Amino acid sequence: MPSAPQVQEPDLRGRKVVLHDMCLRDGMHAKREQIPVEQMVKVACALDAAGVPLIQVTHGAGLGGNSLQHGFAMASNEDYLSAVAPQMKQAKVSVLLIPGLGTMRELQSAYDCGARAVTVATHCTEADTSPQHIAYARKLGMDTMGFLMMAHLNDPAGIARQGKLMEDYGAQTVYVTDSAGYMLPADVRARVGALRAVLKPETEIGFHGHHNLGMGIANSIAAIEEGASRIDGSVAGLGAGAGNTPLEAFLAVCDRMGMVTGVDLFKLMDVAEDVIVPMMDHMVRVDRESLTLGYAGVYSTFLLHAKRAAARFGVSAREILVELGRRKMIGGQEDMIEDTAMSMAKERGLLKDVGRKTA
Ligand SMILES: C[C@H](O)CC(=O)C(=O)O
Ligand SMILES: [Mn+2]
Repeated sequence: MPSAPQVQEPDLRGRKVVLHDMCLRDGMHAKREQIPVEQMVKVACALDAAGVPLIQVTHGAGLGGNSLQHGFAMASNEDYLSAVAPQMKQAKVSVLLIPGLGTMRELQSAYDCGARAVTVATHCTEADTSPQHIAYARKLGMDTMGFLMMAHLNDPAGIARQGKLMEDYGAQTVYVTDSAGYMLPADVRARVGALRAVLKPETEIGFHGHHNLGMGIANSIAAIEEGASRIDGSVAGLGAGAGNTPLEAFLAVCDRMGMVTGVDLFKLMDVAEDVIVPMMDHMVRVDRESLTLGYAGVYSTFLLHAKRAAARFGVSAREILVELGRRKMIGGQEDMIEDTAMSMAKERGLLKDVGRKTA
């Protein structure tokens, strides 16, 4: 009898992977920016003690994020950073900066408060908004990461061109960012592979996943197979939508596959269970709405905005999200969520008096 074909598992033994935790930045979205300074310090110290090498600490929308559009955190970015950074024994603290929202002055100030790494984030077709911020970060000597958000909205060749621009500006790592948790492993492979083919060998590639389709871990492994060496995730998945790639589960997979992270699995499991889960306002998981984000390709940060708009206008969050996906709304268009919900309610005759009220 012919024997079953042998499937060759990719051998990632010995591969070094840098884990970058997002609980205290992407997790801010899930907490509506309401994490007290003391809790930030507690979480960061626990991650540091577990050996996580890179920990992001910022408002969910990054430097300059405190605003009506993105919500106000309980403390300024400077207060968070200057409380956390001096407590770190081995971890480096990173910040997020979206050019246009965050300024170079804010980057300097984050550096002065102890941040030593920065993720400079642009929409996946707008890398050309980032040269000054990337150059400034390099001048400060920061570990500088370019981050192409909503990467499913650009094809692999486009991502490669955009990533190359970020590398030319000085980025030392370029990320494929699955902001919507929409990608499947083949999508990730194609984009990371296209980047690897054009970037210098010394430029690292990162992958930032959202777990909306439950693909965070599989997608991160696909990214590593294609040459990524930095993986974002958050312990217990605390992040926007269904959360980021759950870091402790991802670490268990890395350990099983023989990859080298320097992070202690059992300690990280304990951080998830004893520190992060108790601080969640809602269970961050794949549910009807977060799954819709992944299915329809919607920016994960829109989840809580859509839920609020649903309560206000009487249209379900799922329908609002599907419509936002159809309109290809991107980060920065948060004000359009209410607008979309209102038009949908109006079309359905749920808002008969809107014209009179606004006249
Ligand atoms: C500002 C966003 O939350 C950045 C991010 O984490 C993503 O696009 O995903
Ligand atoms: Mn994210």
